[in-house]
Formats: sequence, structure tokens, C-alpha cells
Amino acid sequence: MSKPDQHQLRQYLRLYLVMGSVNCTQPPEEVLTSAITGGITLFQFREKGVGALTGQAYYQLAESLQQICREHKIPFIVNDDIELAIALDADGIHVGQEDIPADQIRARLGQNKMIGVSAHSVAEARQAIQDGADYLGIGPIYPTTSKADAEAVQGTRTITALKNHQIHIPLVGIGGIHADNAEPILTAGADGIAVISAIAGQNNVEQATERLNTLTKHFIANQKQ
Ligand SMILES: Cc1ncc(COP(=O)(O)OP(=O)(O)O)c(N)n1
Ligand SMILES: Cc1nc(C(=O)O)sc1CCOP(=O)(O)O
Ligand SMILES: [Mg+2]
Repeated sequence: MSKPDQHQLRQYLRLYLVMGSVNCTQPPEEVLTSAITGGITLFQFREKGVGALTGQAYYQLAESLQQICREHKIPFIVNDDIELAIALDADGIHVGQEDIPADQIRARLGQNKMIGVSAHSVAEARQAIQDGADYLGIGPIYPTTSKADAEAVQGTRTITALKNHQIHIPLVGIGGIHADNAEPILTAGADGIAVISAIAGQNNVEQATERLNTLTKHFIANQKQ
């Protein structure tokens, strides 16, 4: 898959599933397939936390989830691990403030891959853009139990601050987002929402995804009117 233009990237960011095996109560392949049926638009492989796979099992899971994404034309993004992203020829990578800076990632991956960067302030966003980020992940919007080292909860204030500073790079909100609290993030100006537990942690993954899909799709359609 070639790198999307900014308009297409905003569409991909609408409903972004971030997930690894530790987030799933069912086999990850089944969770991803159901989430795709339910309407996710982008996928990030994030194999992190207590009990996370390593070595060959880590690589094989990544490969098998990438294959599912390919069959359904969903871009496959790797969290943190540039060697894995290169080995799999992934569609992109997401890095945070503690990870390899985006300019070094860009130098290794080239122009044809998506680079997402986590930012918590206008200054971090500006730096990420200067370093070549294609999109930003802004969070945690709400309290989350899925990331042990998450920063302080910030609500939508960073998203609002970016818009007030005329920073219009594609971006998603992340952290504690579910169907009943997603709308303020889109109202603040995010292109979409990134979730783990609101999809991967649900008993009925397809139904939970459909609800988020309908909500985000309707919000964006109404915005354009
Ligand atoms: C879409 C998106 N936004 C933010 C993050 C968090 O990245 P980071 O701060 O590097 O933390 P880890 O996910 O690596 O623990 C993300 N993964 N995706
Ligand atoms: C991976 C991640 N990054 C965050 C950030 O604030 O950058 S919060 C988070 C966890 C998101 O999981 P859930 O949807 O279950 O809250
Ligand atoms: Mg990271």
C-alpha cells in the first residue's frame, strides 16, 4: 500500500484500533477480523505490557495480523519497533516521546511510510511536524487502564490548543475513549479516535466496533454539511 495523501489519511484515522494479544479476551486474529467487519479504518500492532509475546511468537503474530489487514485493505502500523516495521514492510509506525525521534525513523523508512507521533503539547506537536510526522496521537484524553505509563489525563485541551495555534496536521485522540465519551474529541477537531479496550476488550467485538463506526461516520458526515 502506498502512503495516503493527507485527505485519505484523515479518513483512515477515523476509527483506529490499537491492539496486541494482551488486550484480547479472544484470539487476536478473531478480534481483528471482527473489528474490521465492524468498521475500523486503521490498525496498530502494539504488543506491550504484562504477558506480551516476544521473539518468534511476537513476529508471527505481527505477520498474521498484517496479512488480515492486507486482505481487507486496512493499513497496518507498528508500534515503536522500527526493525519489525522494516522487516514486515509495514505501512507505517507510531512512536512516542520516549521512542526514536520521527526524523530518524523517516531517514530509515523513507517518504512512502506513515509516521505517527504522540504529542502532549503544542511544542511537542511542532517538533513532531518538523521531524516529519504524518499524524499525531493526542492523549490520554480520559483515564485509561491500558497504558501503565500514560501521562496525566488532559481531556480535549491539547487538541483545542493545536487548533488555536493553526496546527492542522491529521490527529487522533487516544485514552479511555468509548462510544459514550467520543463526541467531544471529534467536536474539538480530531479526525478520529484511537481505542484499545473499547473494541479489543469487548465480548462482542463486532457490535462494539459498529457502534463506534456509526457514531464517528455520522459525526464526520454532519460536519461536512
Ligand atoms: C495513535 C496512538 N497515539 C498514541 C500512542 C502512544 O504512543 P507512546 O506514547 O509511544 O506509548 P506506547 O503506545 O508506545 O506505550 C499510540 N501507541 N498510538
Ligand atoms: C496506547 C495508549 N496511548 C495513550 C496516550 O495517552 O498516548 S493512552 C493509550 C491506551 C489506550 O487504551 P484504551 O483505549 O483502552 O484506554
Ligand atoms: Mg511508544
